[in-house]
Amino acid sequence: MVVKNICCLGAGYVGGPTCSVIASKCPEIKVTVVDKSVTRIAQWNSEKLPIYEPGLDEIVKARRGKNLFFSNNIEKAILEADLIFISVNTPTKTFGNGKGRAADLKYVEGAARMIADIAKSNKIVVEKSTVPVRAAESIMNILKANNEPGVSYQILSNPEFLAEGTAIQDLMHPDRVLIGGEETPEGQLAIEELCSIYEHWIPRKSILTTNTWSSELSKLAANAMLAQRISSINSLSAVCEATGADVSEVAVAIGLDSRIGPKFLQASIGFGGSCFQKDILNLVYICESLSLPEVAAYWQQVIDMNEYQKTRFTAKVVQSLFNTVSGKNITLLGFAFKKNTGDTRESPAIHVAKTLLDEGASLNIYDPKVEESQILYDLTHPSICESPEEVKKLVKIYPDAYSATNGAHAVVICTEWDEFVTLDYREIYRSMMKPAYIFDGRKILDHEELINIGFHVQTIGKRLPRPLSTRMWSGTAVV
Ligand SMILES: NC(=O)C1=CN([C@@H]2O[C@H](COP(=O)(O)OP(=O)(O)OC[C@H]3O[C@@H](n4cnc5c(N)ncnc54)[C@H](O)[C@@H]3O)[C@@H](O)[C@H]2O)C=CC1
Ligand SMILES: O=C(O)[C@H]1O[C@H](OP(=O)(O)OP(=O)(O)OC[C@H]2O[C@@H](n3ccc(=O)[nH]c3=O)[C@H](O)[C@@H]2O)[C@H](O)[C@@H](O)[C@@H]1O
Repeated sequence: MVVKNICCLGAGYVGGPTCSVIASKCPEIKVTVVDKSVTRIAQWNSEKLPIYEPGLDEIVKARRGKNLFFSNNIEKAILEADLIFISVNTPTKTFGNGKGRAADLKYVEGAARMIADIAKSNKIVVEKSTVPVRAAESIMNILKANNEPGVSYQILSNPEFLAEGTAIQDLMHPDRVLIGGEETPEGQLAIEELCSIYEHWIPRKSILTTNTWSSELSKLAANAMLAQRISSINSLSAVCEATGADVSEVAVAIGLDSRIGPKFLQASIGFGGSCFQKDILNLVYICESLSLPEVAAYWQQVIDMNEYQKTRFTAKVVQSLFNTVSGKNITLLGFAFKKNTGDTRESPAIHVAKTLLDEGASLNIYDPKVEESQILYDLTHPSICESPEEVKKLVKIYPDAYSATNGAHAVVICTEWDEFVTLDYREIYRSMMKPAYIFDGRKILDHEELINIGFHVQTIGKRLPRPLSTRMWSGTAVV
């Protein structure tokens, strides 16, 4: 079979960009991205796409209506497809057995049941969603138990490694593409079919093929190890603050060791995003289910360290502001979980905002890409607050950094947006209450310059001197 028709179930952060790039690189293949959500599909078909991702608009505009389609007609897309990507969400379970840790596979199962109900011809079904090891077995069981006579399936695992904010770049030039499949002749044939799609733009040597379970586990392992690096450097940031070492200098020094490497050593307010925490919790749950408590505890520590970092940073904000923020105006610059995305899922900014609101602060918030409605939705969620009305009174969203900081007691940098680096901090200082504080949770600002302006500055993993005018003696005092 030569794949001519692809269907993708799930038009989210993975399904949308991945299929747009496939459509752009394989003009002879018809790619249809479907979703249950009518709103989401309408947004994909509009001028304003549902997600912000640099480079995405151009690709979608170039291919939409030619060989790239967004649709709610799931039945038609499944019937037509030779190959189906499952790119649905796999959130952490919020109920029952494994609550708070196991992956909730109801959407994956729902997708498998849809395929089984609708398909009338053979299909290659590709797990793109991040799933627990051996999920492909469950999908196959569902498909086999419900299939039309004569219809057969091959299940492949093809985890996605893109990061938000650089998704298009990551999809165009991936470090590797991973494809896992059955070690049978039919399984190997299906792997070859999927390889031939990626080979339109990715060299064969960058396409790695493995057995299904290795592929599924490698995705969880990659996210766990990336997050582990962040927790490791964040743990060291606490040691730096206690000793006078500078975590950025430590990161450079250790990153130059080619066995360690320089990436993912940026100490921060803590990692966020929809996947690191969920995938590690999933790994922890799998280990516990496999009676491997020591392994489970090892990975759990990556999450615990992240919680510690978020709490430690916010406690520092409150402590520095004379141990009370009640009635004070605090500005959060950035609300997305990282720059170049409008995604706020598990954003550390939510943790900061919640703690400050609990302490009685009023918040001014500005983010270049997060919609006001999203910020208010996140902060009034039942898991965050008991009184949405109270939150709405205490939180104001601003259209730019200058209006957001006007009259504030303190500024907290929650996201490392480039535009925050080049703001006129003299102007901001003039408009703020005094003493004026900046808490740089992303280590992006020129701290020396800010101190010279008059700010009290706190950051992660480095002690900073007080502004000159407040020093009792020269040089060494810390805020
Ligand atoms: N967000 C990211 O950067 C990455 C996510 N992943 C994984 O990819 C998967 C998808 O993640 P996102 O795209 O972020 O999720 P998302 O929540 O943005 O999108 C999932 C979409 O699937 C739709 N859906 C659910 N069941 C469906 C069904 N039966 N038929 C049609 N549509 C259905 C939902 O309506 C939703 O629009 C997850 O397993 C995630 O762990 C992997 C790599 C990167
Ligand atoms: O499975 C997924 O969803 C994806 O998860 C991450 O991608 P993403 O969460 O989009 O973004 P990252 O760049 O990994 O950043 C995650 C969080 O860690 C933080 N981070 C990252 C790097 C660093 O050095 N320090 C640090 O604090 C970021 O600010 C952000 O809050 C992985 O990088 C992707 O490979 C993976 O496909």
